[in-house]
Amino acid sequence: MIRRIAIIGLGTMGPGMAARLARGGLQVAAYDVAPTAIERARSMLSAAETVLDALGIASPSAGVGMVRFTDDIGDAVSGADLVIENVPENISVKADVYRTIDGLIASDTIVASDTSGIPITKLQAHISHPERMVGMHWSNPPHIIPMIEVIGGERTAPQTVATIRELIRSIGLLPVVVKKDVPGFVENRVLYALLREAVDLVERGVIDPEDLDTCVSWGIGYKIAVIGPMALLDMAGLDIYKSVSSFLNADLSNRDDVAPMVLEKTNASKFGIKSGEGMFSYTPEQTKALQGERARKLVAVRRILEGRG
Ligand SMILES: NC(=O)C1=CN([C@@H]2O[C@H](COP(=O)(O)OP(=O)(O)OC[C@H]3O[C@@H](n4cnc5c(N)ncnc54)[C@H](O)[C@@H]3O)[C@@H](O)[C@H]2O)C=CC1
Ligand SMILES: Cc1ncc(C(=O)O)c(C(=O)O)c1O
Repeated sequence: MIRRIAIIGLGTMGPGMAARLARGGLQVAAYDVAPTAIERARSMLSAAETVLDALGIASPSAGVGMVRFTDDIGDAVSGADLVIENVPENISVKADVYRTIDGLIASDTIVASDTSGIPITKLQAHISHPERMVGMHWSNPPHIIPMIEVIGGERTAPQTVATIRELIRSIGLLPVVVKKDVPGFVENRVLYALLREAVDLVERGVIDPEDLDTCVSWGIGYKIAVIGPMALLDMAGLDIYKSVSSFLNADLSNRDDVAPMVLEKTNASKFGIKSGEGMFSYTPEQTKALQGERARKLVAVRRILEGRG
């Protein structure tokens, strides 16, 4: 039974995850190596709590479901039934965390990684109880998106996968078990196929970035929340898919490196919202307004999709 959770890494993903788990009645200890990240996480936690209120996900009764911040990793993981590693997408940074916590956690503590797509089999080589390591891939923003992928590596015990799937289900979220430990799992394989084509179309001047977003959001995006890709094939007709894919697949981007447009921007430290410029530009005021507006719209859409509109 999982009651106490430690979250290691409080950047983009950690605070929303902590807020949502606490609303599920869990005791959460939240740690980051950077004091500034802990400070920022406090206000991100409170913003996430406001959104959870709007989603109608109530606080549990007093005394359960709390988030406690700490700047001591030993304190964070002490007594934890589950540790969720949430540090940057880099095997050596993640391996350092596993080595640090290895001697601090009980042999039956489950260690989950929120990796976007590093195979769990690679990560579990760095921990002394690999049968207790599992992928728990949340989607951004983690307090709003209900689906979480659960991935076992070659050495993960089936019971570890089952425990995490049950935990997710028990707090009202939607676990999806990925049956093979492929890079990117499922969500990011699909997303990155879309992003590769989108970046390629903008880079080749086929469309402007704003129009690309209008096309995808109001075309594919709007309907795909209601009709998933497999159901969409049946709606369009497999005969149509056969005809179009017979000439189109060969023309789609198949580049296997990072697109020059993305390299140019990242080399100039243009990372997007977090640096104020990426594909678009953002002032701090615009960022705040955008985040509020996006949360409001995602909450409204989720309520409708769940039949609670
Ligand atoms: N950003 C996104 O949309 C998503 C990211 N992920 C994955 O989640 C993980 C975390 O991603 P983000 O939150 O975006 O990263 P981030 O870069 O925003 O935050 C990472 C945090 O980890 C901290 N950190 C670094 N080394 C640490 C250590 N040794 N001990 C404790 N804290 C440490 C940093 O100070 C930072 O606050 C990555 O594996 C990423 O691929 C998963 C889903 C979505
Ligand atoms: C661009 C991008 N990359 C990775 C992820 C992830 O799920 O790991 C996301 C996301 O939205 O969650 C993403 O947008």
